[in-house]
Amino acid sequence: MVPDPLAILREPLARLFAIPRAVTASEEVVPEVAMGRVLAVPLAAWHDVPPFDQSAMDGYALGPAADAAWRVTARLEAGDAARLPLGPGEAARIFTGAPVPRGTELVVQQEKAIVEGTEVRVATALRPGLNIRRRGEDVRLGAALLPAGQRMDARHVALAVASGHDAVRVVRKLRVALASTGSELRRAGAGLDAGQVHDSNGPMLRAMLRVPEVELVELGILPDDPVRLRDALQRAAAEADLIVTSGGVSVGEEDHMMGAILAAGGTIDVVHLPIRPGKPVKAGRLGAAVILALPGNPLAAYVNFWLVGRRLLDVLAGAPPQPLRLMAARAGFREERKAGRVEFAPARFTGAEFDGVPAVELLGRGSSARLAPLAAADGLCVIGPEVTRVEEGDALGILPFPG
Ligand SMILES: Nc1nc2c(c(=O)[nH]1)N[C@H]1C(S)=C(S)[C@@H](COP(=O)(O)OP(=O)(O)OC[C@H]3O[C@@H](n4cnc5c(N)ncnc54)[C@H](O)[C@@H]3O)O[C@H]1N2
Ligand code: MOO
Repeated sequence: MVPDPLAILREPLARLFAIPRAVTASEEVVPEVAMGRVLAVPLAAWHDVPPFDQSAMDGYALGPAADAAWRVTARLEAGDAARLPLGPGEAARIFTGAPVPRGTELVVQQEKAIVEGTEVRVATALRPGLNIRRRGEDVRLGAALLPAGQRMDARHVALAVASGHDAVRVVRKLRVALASTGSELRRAGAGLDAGQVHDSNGPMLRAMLRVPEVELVELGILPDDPVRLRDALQRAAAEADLIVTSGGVSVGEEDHMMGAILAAGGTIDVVHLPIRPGKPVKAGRLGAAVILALPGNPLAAYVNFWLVGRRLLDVLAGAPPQPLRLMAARAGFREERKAGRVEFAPARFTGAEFDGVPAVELLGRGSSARLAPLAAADGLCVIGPEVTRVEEGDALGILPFPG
């Protein structure tokens, strides 16, 4: 049994996820607009599902047996109302989803019915109740369907509508303020002077924040200027639930993020995480807002947002943080490593397998500044902090990218 490579993160992440106070304000939206949103109150069924006894097959609804055959006296399609009950020896031609008339003992599937003119017979005795979907057998009126804190997906939308809801109460959108910091940064497409780079973290994080529960507050690109940073953070804290920044969290004298958070009146509860890349990430509070200050190196910013930022959104909306589900993989490489931190390395499936478990290789070994290996990867390979040597075929975990 391989030790859980993420175990070392349990305590610091629990501390980090304890920072936010969950947003309680809520709004009503139509169920499909609730897709990706978090339920603010539990959802109970407004009516039975199905709402009536219905046929599960195209065939014949049979009334009580009179003799060996039944006489077809009615025809019922889905959407019809079943008005007349079936008496002894009577049958109804019926289609899937149509209501079964009162008096129906069972529905015989048409492939198993012997039909001559208006007469139906069956070859063998059939179980009473066969092929009848009973009213409420899926969901009973009043039954608890989904708890508060449930993130809605297409399945939950369908369940809400089928059980009678035309609106559901969800946590209001989270206001997330986003800033890239660095005097070297220029916006996408701008010409670059000496020493300048394009702000890729901003658009990357915006793309990661383009989710139904988020309303973005743009702070743009901020220079490495402690006073301007402080002022921008203070303004953002007045309107945002979460402030996400990248850059300026390292130890150089041009790294002003820590100082700016403190100068703005904030606290820093987490000053680093035992991860590689992304160790210098900071998390804390500024007024009523949570602040997540990501490192500037693009891979570090990506890993940290994926690991921490995404889950802070869950906690802020009152949902449990989505678990990190590691998929089993085997090393398709060998290397010596420095122990101490969990590594999240861009990795690709090689196509080979060990005992049916897919092998992976690492891409762009070690540089947290590189984007090309990240873009070419299938996921992030997770290597535990105790590992000093990886041999080919060793058991590893991989977090595959969505899609
Ligand atoms: N003396 C030390 N130097 C550094 C350490 C250290 O421990 N001691 N840690 C390194 C590590 S690890 C990281 S990660 C970075 C963290 O740095 P910062 O958060 O202060 O980031 P910056 O210095 O602002 O930028 C780092 C790098 O990333 C580029 N960058 C920044 N923002 C963006 C953006 N929005 N889009 C694209 N690229 C961006 C920036 O130009 C720098 O090249 O510190 C190391 N140094
Ligand atoms: O965050 Mo740095 O990228 O740990 O390497």
